[in-house]
Amino acid sequence: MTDITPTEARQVLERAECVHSAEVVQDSLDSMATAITERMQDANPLVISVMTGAIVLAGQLLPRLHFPLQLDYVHATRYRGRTKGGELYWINRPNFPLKGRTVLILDDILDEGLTLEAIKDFCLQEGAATVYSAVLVRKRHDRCVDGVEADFTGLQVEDRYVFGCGMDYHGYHRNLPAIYAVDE
Ligand SMILES: O=P(O)(O)OC[C@H]1O[C@H](OP(=O)(O)OP(=O)(O)O)[C@H](O)[C@@H]1O
Ligand code: HPA
Repeated sequence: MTDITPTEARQVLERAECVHSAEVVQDSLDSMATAITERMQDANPLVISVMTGAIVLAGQLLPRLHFPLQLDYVHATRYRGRTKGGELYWINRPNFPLKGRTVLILDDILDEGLTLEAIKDFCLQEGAATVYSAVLVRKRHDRCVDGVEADFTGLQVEDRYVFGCGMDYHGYHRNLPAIYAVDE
């Protein structure tokens, strides 16, 4: 999982570009919360956080949602601490029954879309009535799976590897409050 040292992690951060400050991230969370509330406040949603990356989004977005909801998580990864994605590897599926539920999937980033597509398909197969998704970051490029889009998006980033706010660089830097980009 982690194949770089803490010193290398610091060096990567030193040469990275901050593409969205902590203040901008916080403002985007406020806007997402407003949009989600307008759409979902009467839907009794089951929120499903996609671990590990969504942990920061979930922790910062959910306290901004002032309506009844329930929280669950899935653990699925296709980057596995690397900067190139592969097959989706499921570690944990949801604990709540999904039949008839309105689901809101939370993830840190929508990049090539395979993760969101697979988790959304899984929820529908399990009988979810409606599946919404919210991502903190949408990466702009033309490699995304056709038809995959988040219903709620916080921020856009260019086609560069990004980290911070839940997103990792070789397992590091999920804890940074701003979003950084590196060219590789
Ligand atoms: O749109 P995609 O190209 O499928 O990529 C997006 C997914 O990649 C990251 O997860 P990752 O597999 O790195 O696991 P992590 O959540 O543990 O970081 C991120 O958290 C998303 O779930
Ligand atoms: N950064 C971190 N995690 C990711 C990315 C990224 O750019 N793309 C998909 N998962």
